[in-house]
Amino acid sequence: MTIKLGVPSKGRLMEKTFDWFGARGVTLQRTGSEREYSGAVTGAEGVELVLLSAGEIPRELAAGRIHLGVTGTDLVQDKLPIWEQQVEPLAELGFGHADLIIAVPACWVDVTTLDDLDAAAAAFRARHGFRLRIATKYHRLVREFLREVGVADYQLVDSQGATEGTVKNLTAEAIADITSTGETLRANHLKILSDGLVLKSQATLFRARGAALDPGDRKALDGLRETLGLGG
Ligand SMILES: Nc1ncnc2c1ncn2[C@@H]1O[C@H](COP(=O)(O)OP(=O)(O)OP(=O)(O)O)[C@@H](O)[C@H]1O
Ligand SMILES: O=P(O)(O)OC[C@H]1O[C@H](OP(=O)(O)OP(=O)(O)O)[C@H](O)[C@@H]1O
Repeated sequence: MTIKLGVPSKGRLMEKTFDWFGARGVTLQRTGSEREYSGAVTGAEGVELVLLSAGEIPRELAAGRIHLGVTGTDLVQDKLPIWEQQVEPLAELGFGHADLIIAVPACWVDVTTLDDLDAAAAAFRARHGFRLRIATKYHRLVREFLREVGVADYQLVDSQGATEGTVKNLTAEAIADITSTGETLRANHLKILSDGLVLKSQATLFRARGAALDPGDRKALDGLRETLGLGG
């Protein structure tokens, strides 16, 4: 049998994941036409490459449909309610660094902290009759974070992409999203709250704790871990 390794199917995460494995003697390749999502592994026995959306890798790991998967810690922690019981981080890969942050319009001069946001949210509700809207795709992480820091008078609105644009488009007053260089925030006239860091994320190789392993699978998994220098 083979074990399944889930890797992001496109973009920067896919390329850097291929490089990371390649530097350790395991070649991951896309095969077929440019648009075909199939892949091959050389340098490790009994390992099958599965190309998937980065956002779906946590769910596939949790369901045990893949044995190993590379994705951001942000996506694992947001999508899996009891992630530590569902997956084991085997290695931080040293790329895909991004911070999940809360940001508000740069022109809100009186709002620089979460306390200020809390006050602004109460004032907003009194004035407009509905709760201040925070756009995000990280629903669980943002809800937990705001509950812990005591910000209550808000509503989350779902945004699966171009989240920084929601403020300009008047569908949200604030956002919670990933930032790396900060350019997208600046370009959209947003500023990070000084204590608004929710989570620091990077690309990580995870093992599915619940994936079934027959003796052949176990051998393949141990072999791959040894080749990658990750113990057993
Ligand atoms: N600008 C960035 N710099 C570094 N890492 C980033 C950046 N934006 C997102 N990431 C990280 O990349 C990972 C995948 O991000 P994202 O959810 O945007 O996936 P995607 O590329 O849109 O793929 P898909 O929609 O297929 O899931 C996440 O873990 C995220 O933290
Ligand atoms: O701080 P920066 O370097 O500007 O990067 C941050 C941007 O990168 C990601 O978006 P992505 O490019 O994945 O597009 P998306 O909006 O569709 O998620 C993220 O959602 C931010 O929008």
